Amino acid sequence: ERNAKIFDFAAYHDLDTIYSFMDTLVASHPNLISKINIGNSYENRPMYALKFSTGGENRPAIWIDAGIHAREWVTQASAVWIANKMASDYGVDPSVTSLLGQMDVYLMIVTNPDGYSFTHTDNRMWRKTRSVNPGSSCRGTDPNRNWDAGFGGPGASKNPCSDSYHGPYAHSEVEVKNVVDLIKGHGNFKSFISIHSYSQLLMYPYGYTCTNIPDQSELHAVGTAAIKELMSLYNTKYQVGSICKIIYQASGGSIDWTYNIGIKYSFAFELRDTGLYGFLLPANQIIPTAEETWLGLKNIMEYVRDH
Ligand SMILES: O=C(NO)N[C@H](Cc1ccccc1)C(=O)O
Ligand SMILES: [Zn+2]
Repeated sequence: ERNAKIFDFAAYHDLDTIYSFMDTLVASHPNLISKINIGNSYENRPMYALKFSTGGENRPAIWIDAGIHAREWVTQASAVWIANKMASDYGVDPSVTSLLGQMDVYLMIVTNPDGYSFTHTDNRMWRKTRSVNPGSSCRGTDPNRNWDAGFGGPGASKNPCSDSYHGPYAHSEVEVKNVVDLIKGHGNFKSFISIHSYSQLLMYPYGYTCTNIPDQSELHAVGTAAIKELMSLYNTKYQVGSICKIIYQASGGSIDWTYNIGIKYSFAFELRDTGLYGFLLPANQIIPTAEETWLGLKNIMEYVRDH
């Protein structure tokens, strides 16, 4: 409990510090939060998801992941703040209480632990996993090109030295496989939200093609309402659109796969900023970014709860 009081949310922390924060948070909210090891990374680091649940058996669930790309530090930092916020607001904020009374929320703060550790020890700009590519001196696969959705198509590289290398085959990366297996095993996820930085965008599928999804108008409306909430706090300007149309074609992305297996409310956030600092966003923007992102996330989760 004392640790929870002294954790500095306005700073970037290394993997061990984030993992001990998780233990402190779980210890402070034993009837709400559990820490689930969904499997280990390539370099054998545990991959932890925080499960927010008030009971039931396999309730409809919402998945939120951050840090699938290691260098996007404001996403892991925002997820830490959001975990604490959700825990503190349960039983206080009627909307959060109602949400967690009906649904489970799985929050994975560090989805690429090997990469995140590497950004602290060797290369701050590392993006990919740290798996060995046979026959190449270059390490890592882009975990956001490795999903079985348009895998290997345009918008991914077959060069292991590229930052968007798709990997030898779909779900080759254990970090991706661990999430895939949890989602498939659970079978009752209604929403899958992946948090990236930067560009200030809220996106829905597809990335692998610029063809509209069947639910395009609904997801566009949900996204538009969500960024309106997000923007209401600090007037941070966001745009809404499909990955392919709003930025570029990208194959093998996570939310394309989740949408295609039937998780309709699949979204990807791109947090602050628009390029001034980029991945090196100053720590004094962590809390404002997390606060505004929470408003957008909460709006999406309320919609999912009610539909
Ligand atoms: O990497 C980032 N932003 O950090 N986003 C881009 C675009 C993207 C986002 C979400 C899904 C698919 C594709 C990427 O190259 O993966
Ligand atoms: Zn990213």
